[in-house]
Amino acid sequence: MENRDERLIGVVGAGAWGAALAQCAAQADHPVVLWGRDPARMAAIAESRRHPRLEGMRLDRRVECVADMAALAPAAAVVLAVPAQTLRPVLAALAGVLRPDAPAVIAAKGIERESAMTMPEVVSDLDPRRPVAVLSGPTFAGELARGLPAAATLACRDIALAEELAAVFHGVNLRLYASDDVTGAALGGAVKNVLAIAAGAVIGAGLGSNARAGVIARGLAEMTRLGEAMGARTDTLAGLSGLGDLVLSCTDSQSRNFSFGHALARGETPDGQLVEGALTVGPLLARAARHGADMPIAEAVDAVVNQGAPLDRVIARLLARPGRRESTSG
Ligand SMILES: NC(=O)C1=CN([C@@H]2O[C@H](COP(=O)(O)OP(=O)(O)OC[C@H]3O[C@@H](n4cnc5c(N)ncnc54)[C@H](OP(=O)(O)O)[C@@H]3O)[C@@H](O)[C@H]2O)C=CC1
Ligand SMILES: O=C(CO)COP(=O)(O)O
Repeated sequence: MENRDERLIGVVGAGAWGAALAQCAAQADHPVVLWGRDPARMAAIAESRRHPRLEGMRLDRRVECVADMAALAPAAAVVLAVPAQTLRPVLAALAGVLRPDAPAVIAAKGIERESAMTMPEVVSDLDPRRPVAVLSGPTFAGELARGLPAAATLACRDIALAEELAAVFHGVNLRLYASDDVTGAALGGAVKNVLAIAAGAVIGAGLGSNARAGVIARGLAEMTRLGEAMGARTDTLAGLSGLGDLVLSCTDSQSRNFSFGHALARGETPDGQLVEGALTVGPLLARAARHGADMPIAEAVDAVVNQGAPLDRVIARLLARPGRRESTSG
């Protein structure tokens, strides 16, 4: 970062997204420490400069691969790129390791199961004084790692810090837009994963593109309803981290959430990859209930994923809902 002593960026979580973001920061000429929990795997990545989930990427020499958290201690900012449900224990394990002034840049998308907290709320709950930012948007790690162009949101309540952090990852193929709406940026990514499961199920069940477009538009209405109740801004939800990511994940089988919904609808066994939406839908609905926000598509996903309800019955129930005026509030 330009006006700090050190430019070192820490990345916690060496899966597809952590490694792709480490590469972006390195290409923007930052030294990077990429931490993963498995020493043998980190040694293999360090040696080969290849990541098993990012075909075609040669890891920049400025990325140091480590399995010892102590190496993150001098980092000026730390990206949290572990699965959402593991963010709290991983951050707790970093207590006393990270610089207290190092902003946490959250790259995970989800809502915590036990607490129904968003990711920034989890970080602030554990570490109230740490500056919190969210990096979120329509960004498949594989495409970014191949050098294809993408745009996303970097949100932090302190807009000057948001701009400073955006510059860390902003490079030849990643364009980041600064925002001060942390709640909106975090919520968009969490909700879109749930809606992508619905879109995948719609396509898997052969219900067609009209139905999927209906899921996207009415899903955005659900996201906006809850977002407004939580203090997010509508323009954030209509932007890259909301609508942008929703469209991406509902229309491309690269999305694990979409593929999971697709497999469910076809009676196939999902491939075992991380499906954040399946883990988030329960706490999302708990949070929506707390804010009085109606989310019928998310409820349908919960019924199929968590309660074993038959898809055709859930869809029939959705379609039989009484007619209403088109608005996000109803
Ligand atoms: N992939 C993408 O395109 C994007 C992903 N994201 C978000 O980023 C987050 C991570 O996803 P992604 O990188 O794709 O997932 P991956 O499955 O590729 O990687 C997850 C990584 O987290 C590690 N991990 C899991 N549990 C723990 C734990 N308790 N402690 C430490 N490390 C752990 C895994 O290690 P191990 O292999 O040892 O299990 C693995 O390296 C998700 O919230 C996702 O929604 C956001 C934008 C784009
Ligand atoms: O968040 C993502 C793209 O923006 C990745 O989506 P999936 O987790 O559904 O693969």
